[in-house]
This record gives sequence, C-alpha cells and structure tokens, in this order.
Amino acid sequence: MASPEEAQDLVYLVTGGCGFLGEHVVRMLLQQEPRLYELRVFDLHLSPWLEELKTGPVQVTAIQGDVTQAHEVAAAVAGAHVVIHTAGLVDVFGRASPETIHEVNVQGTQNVIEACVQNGTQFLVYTSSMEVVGPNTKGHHFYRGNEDTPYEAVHKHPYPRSKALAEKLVLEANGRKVCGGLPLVTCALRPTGIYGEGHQIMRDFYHQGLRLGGRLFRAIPASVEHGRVYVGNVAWMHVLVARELQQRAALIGGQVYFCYDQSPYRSYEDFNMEFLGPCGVRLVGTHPLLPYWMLLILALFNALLQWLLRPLLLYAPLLNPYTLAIANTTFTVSTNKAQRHFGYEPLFSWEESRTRTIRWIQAMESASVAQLSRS
Ligand SMILES: NC(=O)c1ccc[n+]([C@@H]2O[C@H](COP(=O)([O-])OP(=O)(O)OC[C@H]3O[C@@H](n4cnc5c(N)ncnc54)[C@H](O)[C@@H]3O)[C@@H](O)[C@H]2O)c1
Ligand SMILES: CC(C)[C@@H](O)CC[C@@H](C)[C@H]1CC[C@H]2[C@@H]3[C@H](O)C=C4C[C@@H](O)CC[C@]4(C)[C@H]3CC[C@]12C
Repeated sequence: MASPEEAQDLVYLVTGGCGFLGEHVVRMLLQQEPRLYELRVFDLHLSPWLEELKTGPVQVTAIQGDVTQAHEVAAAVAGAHVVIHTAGLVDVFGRASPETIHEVNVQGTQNVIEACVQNGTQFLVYTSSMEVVGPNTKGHHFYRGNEDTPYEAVHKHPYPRSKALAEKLVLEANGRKVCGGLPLVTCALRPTGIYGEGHQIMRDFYHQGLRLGGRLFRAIPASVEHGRVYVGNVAWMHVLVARELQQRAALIGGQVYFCYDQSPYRSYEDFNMEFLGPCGVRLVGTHPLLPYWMLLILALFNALLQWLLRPLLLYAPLLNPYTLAIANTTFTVSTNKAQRHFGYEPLFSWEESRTRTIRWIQAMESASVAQLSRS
C-alpha cells in the first residue's frame, strides 16, 4: 500500500488482463504499486475472478473490449497514465488465421499506441516475446545470448512475425508527442517461455500424461536447452519497468529487455518434468524415442490433417513442423540489462517458482478428482 507521503493518483490500464500473464500482472500491480488509484482491466473475455478484486482499496474497472477496435481501445485508455499491453493471440498451433493474428497482435498494438497519443497517455509497456529474436527455423542455436547478441531472426510464422512487427511499432513510437505535447515513453519486454500458475500448455502436457498412464514420451534431446521464466517474475518486471519508465524515461524509453530469472536451463520437456514429475508423470526415454525424421513426418501429417479437417473442426495438436523446429533449437538468454537499467531482481526464487507451479498442478488434480466424484 502507499505510504502516507505517496499519493494514490495513478490510473493503469492492462490489456489482456484476464490472460495467463495478464492476471499475474493485475494481481502484482494491486500488491506492489503504491501509487495505484484505478486499475483498468481490458480484455476480450473478462474472468469471474475480477469481481473479488473490486473489494479492495484500489478501484478495479473491468472493461470488455477488443484491441482491434480502435474506438474501444481509445475509450479504455482515456485518462490512464500507464498502459501495460499484454493482449495478444499466442498461437503457434494454427488455431487462428495469419490475418487474425496480424489484426490482433499488430493492428491491435497500433490501436493502443494511437490511443495513447490521442489521450495524452505518456507511458506504454509492451509484452513482446523471445520469438522476436528466435529461435529461427534454420536451427541456429541462441546460447546464453542477450539483447545485443547478433542472431539471424527469421519470421516466416505468423506469430513471431506479428510480435516483431508490433514490437517495432512500439519502439518507433517512443518520443512521439502525445496530446498535451509531452513525449510518449515506450519499452518492450521479451519473456522467454513463461511457466507458472495458469499456463495452458503445461496443463495440456499434464492431461496428456494422465491419458497415457502417467507417462510422456521424450521427443526432444535433453541437450537442447530452452530458457524459461516464471510468470510471477515476468509480472514483477512489467510492474517495475512501468514505474521506473516514469522516472528514467531517457534511459529506458525505446529499449527492449529479456525477461529472466534463476529458472534453470533445460530442454523444454525436462523443464516441464520439474513440475509434472512430482505430480505423478514421468518422461520415458533418456533419448528421443523416435528419430527426428519420423517426428517431422508426424508433424507434417498433423499439419496436413489440420488443413483437411479445417472446414469441419479445429485440429491443433502441440506437434507441428514449427513447434518441432522451435523445440529442437537451443534458445537461452543470459543478461542483466533489466537489472542495470531499472534495478530488476526476480521476486521469486527458482525454488519458490517451482513450488508454486507444482501446487497449482496439484490443485488442478484435486479439482479434477472432486469433479469426477461429483459426476
Ligand atoms: N506464454 C508465453 O510463454 C509467452 C512468452 C512470451 C511472450 N508472451 C506474450 O505475453 C502476452 C500474454 O500471453 P499469455 O501467454 O498470457 O496469453 P493468453 O492467451 O493467456 O492471454 C492473452 C489475453 O489477451 C486477450 N485477447 C486476445 N485477443 C484480444 C483482443 N482482440 N482484444 C482484447 N483482448 C484480447 C485474451 O482474451 C487473453 O486474456 C502475449 O502478448 C504473448 O505474446 C507469452
Ligand atoms: C511435441 C513435442 C515436440 C513438444 O516438445 C513440443 C513443445 C512445444 C509445444 C513448445 C516448445 C517451445 C515452446 C515455445 C517457446 O517456449 C516460446 C514461445 C514464445 C511465446 O511468445 C509464445 C509461446 C511459445 C511459442 C512456446 C509455445 C510452445 C513451444 C513451441
């Protein structure tokens, strides 16, 4: 809460505030931002848990809206001091069309920028992604890289392409004059693979393991490392940079920052087992059970099946040519730019992050058992 000398006078807007990351950002702001007067939560789909937040000292305003609709965004931004823009279509599974991904992730971001300019909102934090950099589909490893590491970013897939375009728009908007003549100050945060309470892909892996008798079958070599970051630390970085952006605009404005913490470097599957293992799932095989060429044939078959079935139903499995390529290419970051520029230190240790995630999965398991016993 605000200390007596700190006025509670700031209005924040979080777009995508009901999503996996957005919910953690909303809750972190309520816990960690002493100057918060009003918190606006803007999302296409509002969640029931928002109601419980309305009983606190901060005014929580739920706004159902679509970032692709400029007038809805402008109405939500009007009067806000800070915008944290997390809304987006996170789709590498072919669920949405390339056009829709572009419309939401790129045009939606442009709408947020223009709304800030029109309404005199000076501070904008954008949730970008590691995928703006890579891994690319050429298999080039990005090993312990940082924000300045040269790398051949290849954006053929709609999702990374949309994130790269949106990030570029945000960074180029830094310094634009907003209504009232002050400069717009923007920055972009690039989380690696986020994990933690509410992570849908982790939920999917857990349920897949349960369906297979408590087993998952290794598809990726253990040597291929993927950097991951706990959702609570990503949320904390968003809250902290939104605060420091107001004090150190010249240093932070126009910058990108990888999101990082002490989560260990592991293959995607081995990292997931840090949480699924204690919940009764085991990963079969010390090496991939199928050779890469066979996995690629399966991935291509999935892509063909998705295309054939599209007129009838949405078939969007985890394994497709893009996810196979990404999972098989090392991408780990090692940086302290956020610490150097705005004093970021992870709020949650690896042990805390792991424990919280395990407890979430266990709670999910208990809820499933309870539901089964009622049915
Ligand atoms: N999950 C990750 O591993 C990861 C990693 C790096 C970056 N990111 C980025 O973080 C952000 C949040 O991702 P997430 O994993 O929480 O995804 P999510 O799908 O859980 O959350 C996205 C939210 O945006 C909302 N949304 C989607 N389209 C909208 C629209 N047209 N108008 C308004 N709201 C809309 C959704 O309803 C959802 O609540 C995204 O921008 C994503 O690119 C995610
Ligand atoms: C079926 C196997 C090959 C299995 O191991 C596939 C895993 C695959 C679903 C994930 C491997 C890497 C993930 C991506 C990575 O963590 C970073 C991302 C950036 C973020 O902005 C959105 C999510 C994602 C694209 C993430 C998606 C799942 C993977 C591809």
